[in-house]
Amino acid sequence: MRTVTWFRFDVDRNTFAKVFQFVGVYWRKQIWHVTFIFIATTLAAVADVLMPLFAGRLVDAMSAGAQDSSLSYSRAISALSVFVALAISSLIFRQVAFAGISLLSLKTMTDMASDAIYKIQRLSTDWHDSNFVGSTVRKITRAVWALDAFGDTVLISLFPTLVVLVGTTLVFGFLWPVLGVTIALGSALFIVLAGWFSLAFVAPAASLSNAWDSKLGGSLADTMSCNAIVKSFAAELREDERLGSVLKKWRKRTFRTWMRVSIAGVTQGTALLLLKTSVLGLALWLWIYGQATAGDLTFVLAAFFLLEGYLRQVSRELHNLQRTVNDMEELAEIARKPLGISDHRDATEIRIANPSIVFDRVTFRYTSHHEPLFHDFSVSISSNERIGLVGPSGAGKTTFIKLLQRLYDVDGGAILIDGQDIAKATQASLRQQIAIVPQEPILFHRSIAENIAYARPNATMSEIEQAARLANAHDFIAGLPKGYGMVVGERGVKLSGGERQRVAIARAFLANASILIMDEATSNLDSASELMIRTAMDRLMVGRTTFVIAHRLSTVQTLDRLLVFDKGKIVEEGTHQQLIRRDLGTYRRLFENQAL
Ligand SMILES: Nc1ncnc2c1ncn2[C@@H]1O[C@H](COP(=O)(O)OP(=O)(O)OP(=O)(O)O)[C@@H](O)[C@H]1O
Repeated sequence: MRTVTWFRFDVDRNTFAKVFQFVGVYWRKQIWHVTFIFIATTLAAVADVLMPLFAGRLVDAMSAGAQDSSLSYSRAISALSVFVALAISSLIFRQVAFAGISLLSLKTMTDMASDAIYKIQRLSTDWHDSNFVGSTVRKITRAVWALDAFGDTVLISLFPTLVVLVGTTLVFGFLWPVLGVTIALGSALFIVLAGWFSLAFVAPAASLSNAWDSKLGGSLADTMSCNAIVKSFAAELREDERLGSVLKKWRKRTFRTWMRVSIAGVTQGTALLLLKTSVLGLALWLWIYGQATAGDLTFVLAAFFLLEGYLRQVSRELHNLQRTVNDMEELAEIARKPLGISDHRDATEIRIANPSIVFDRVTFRYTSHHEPLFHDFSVSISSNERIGLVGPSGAGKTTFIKLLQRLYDVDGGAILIDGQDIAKATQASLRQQIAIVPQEPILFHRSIAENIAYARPNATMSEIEQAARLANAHDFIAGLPKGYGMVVGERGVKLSGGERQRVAIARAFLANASILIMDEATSNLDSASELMIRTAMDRLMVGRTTFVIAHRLSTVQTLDRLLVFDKGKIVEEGTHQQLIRRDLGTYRRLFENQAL
């Protein structure tokens, strides 16, 4: 049976607290700005509250005109002058507040965007592995624009409404207590009703539709970034259907939210009508029994219409507030996330004279796994040794390298480089000592020169060229239409696989790090490219402690030592020649399988 979820008022009060706290951080930094806007909006609202009073006086002066025309004229003129002065002041203060809020919004929006980028870049590899790029981009942009709307809602809508409400109630209460009490109670009830509808009725539904909106962004980015694969499998239709099903769910959730908004609107409109009828009825009753003049009636009408305008706005603004809070909640959640890997409080820069490496009884488990991949894992690597990491898929070779880079913290034991525990070193200093040529080099959508210089941004053009020559990349770069200035396309798609790899090798040359990691750099290439890459790699390895992860065992035969991994353990080690002679050895089996 289908579950009806229309009346599940499970609002998460924490969401509001979390988001207000989140925004508070940015507003506190601009406290003078915020105070200035508060003052300007208060003054504009006070002017609004006083205007109906003088409209009433104008009518009274005019109706008394028949008896004493000269006195009435001067009273009417002065009431009109004050009325116009108040109207102009309200306009000016409101404009001043608008200018203030524009500046405040732009400042806080840029701060929030920079903080988000800062945080997300530093979140753990695990977090990045589990989150879609597209969704994250949606979360940031949605939250940044929501902050703008949040400022408008709170500072120039809800706050002035409160001032008008209190002001009008006080003025009414002073003149006719019964009207003052009716307005105060009626408005308070209305605000509670509007608040409840927005926060408890609409907000949970909006939260869910936003989650689907983020999923939609993630699915779109996933499909687009894998477009080459989609094409190669002629899977456009399949992807259309997949996106279609996400869109369907998004549409369903969003429709539910919009319907709730509409129900809330109708109920609040009815409540406002009831309040209006009571106030106007009371005013008429006061007039019938001679308790109020025609001017008083004008005042009541004008003041109530003013208040009604603001109250109508309250329900709309509370809805906006709920929407902006929902739009910011996902980013607020990210902001509260602890960094996966953070520098130790007393972390120092790692200094490496002899890049020897020791894994000392290391235990490590991926959080999504029950069992640790490495348990009491130990190995020592001498300075400048060239190590080949081999073994079946999923054996733990890449994880071994990730631990060395400290992309994950170990659960037990320690990893030492030149005798220093990497957990106590700053991450930046550690990673500067490790150059990587990845399996599938990813390049930025920037020029080739910028991509090579990524390892050392202040490198001169001749240093960049020298690195490219060492990487056997200079000739192909020089032959490109714009040479080193050519922009390589998203992730480097405008270059071939072999060219991308040589750019990555040039980048590693420029990094001049004492530890080098090469992840299967020669797979899937033609023999000419492979030869160029292999000679460049041999050059790059000189004088560095090197790890080569290779499945193609032909690439690791000349290395000093091979570590054979299986299920998170080193099951064999030695040179190619030593390992190949072991009967029934894992390496020999792998080698024979490949030779076949
Ligand atoms: N981010 C991750 N989260 C959870 N488990 C992971 C993650 N990365 C790898 N694993 C798991 O850890 C194990 C070792 O993976 P790893 O990538 O280190 O193997 P590998 O030897 O490099 O394999 P390959 O040669 O296929 O690249 C595998 O079971 C893999 O599924």
